[in-house]
Amino acid sequence: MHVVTTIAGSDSGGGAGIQADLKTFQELHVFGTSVITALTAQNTLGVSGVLPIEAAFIQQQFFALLEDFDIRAVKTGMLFSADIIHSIAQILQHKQLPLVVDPVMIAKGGASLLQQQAIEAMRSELLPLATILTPNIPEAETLTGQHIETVDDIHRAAQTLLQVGGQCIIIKGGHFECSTTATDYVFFQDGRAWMMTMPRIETLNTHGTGCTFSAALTAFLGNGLPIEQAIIEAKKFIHLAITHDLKLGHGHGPTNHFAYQQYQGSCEVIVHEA
Ligand SMILES: Nc1ncnc2c1ncn2[C@@H]1O[C@H](COP(=O)(O)OP(=O)(O)O)[C@@H](O)[C@H]1O
Ligand SMILES: Cc1ncc(COP(=O)(O)OP(=O)(O)O)c(N)n1
Repeated sequence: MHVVTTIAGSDSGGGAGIQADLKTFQELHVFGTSVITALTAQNTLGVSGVLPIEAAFIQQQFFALLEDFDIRAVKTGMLFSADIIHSIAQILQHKQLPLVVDPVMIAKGGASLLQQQAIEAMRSELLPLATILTPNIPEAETLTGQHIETVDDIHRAAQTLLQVGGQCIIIKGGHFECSTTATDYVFFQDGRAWMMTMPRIETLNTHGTGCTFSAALTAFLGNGLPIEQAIIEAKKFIHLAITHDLKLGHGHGPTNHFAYQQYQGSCEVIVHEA
C-alpha cells in the first residue's frame, strides 16, 4: 500500500478539498494522509467562512507525516496565504517528491480561497517545485497575466508556465463553457503537447472537479504509473465522476467518487496531439 499526501483546505460539504482528495485516494487504493491548511464552512451553495491554520502548525502536520511514512506523491490544493505557501515550499524544496500543484484560487460560488497577496508566492515559490501543475483557465490567466480566449492563447500561457518549472502543465478546459467538449490541454517540458477531449456533461454537479482530478493524478503517480498514463486515467476518473453524479445538495453538487470503480471499463479518453 503506497502512501500519498494532500496539503489542502477542508470542505465541510465533502465535495472538494481534503474530503474529495481522501475519497479519491481511497477509491484508487492508495493510503491517504493530509496536511490541513484551512477550514472552510461550505456546502453546495457556497463558502460562508474560512479559517486558516497557523503556518507553524501546518509545518508540524507535514513533519509528522514525513518522519513516519514513505510518501510516494504529494498534491497541494487550497493554500490561502503567502505564509502558508512559504511554510509548505520550505519543506518541499528539500524533498524529491512527485508533486501535483492545483493552484486553487476561487470556489465555484465566487469565494476567494487564495489571498491576492499570495499569488506571487505561488508563482515564485511553489510552481518551480511542481511535477505537474493543473490550473483551470482563470488560474492560468492569473498566473501568467495573459488573457485566454482561444486555443492559441492556451498554448502561449502554457509556454509561459513551463518556463517557471514543472515537467508538465495541464490547462483544464472546464471553464470553456461555450464548448461542447471538456478538453484539457497537456504540455510537457520536452515539447510534446496533447489535447484530452471528452463530451461536456450538462450538469450543475461539478463542485470539486479540479480537486478530484488532481487527487486522482496524485494517486496514480503514487502507485507508480508513468506520468502520461496517470494523466489519462485521472481524466477518466473525473469524467466518470461527473457523468454519474450523485445529485446531493441544492447548488453545485459534488461529483461521484465511486464511479470509476464501477464504470472504468466503459470509458475511453480521446487523446490527440495539440
Ligand atoms: N461539464 C463537464 N463535463 C465534463 N467534464 C468536465 C465538466 N466540467 C469540468 N470538467 C472536467 O473536470 C476537470 C476539472 O476541470 P475544471 O472544472 O476546469 O477545474 P476546476 O474545478 O479547477 O475549475 C477537467 O478535466 C475538465 O475538463
Ligand atoms: C476547501 C476547498 N478547496 C478547494 C476548493 C475548490 O475546488 P475545485 O475543485 O476548484 O472546485 P469548485 O469549488 O470550483 O467547484 C473548494 N471549493 N474548497
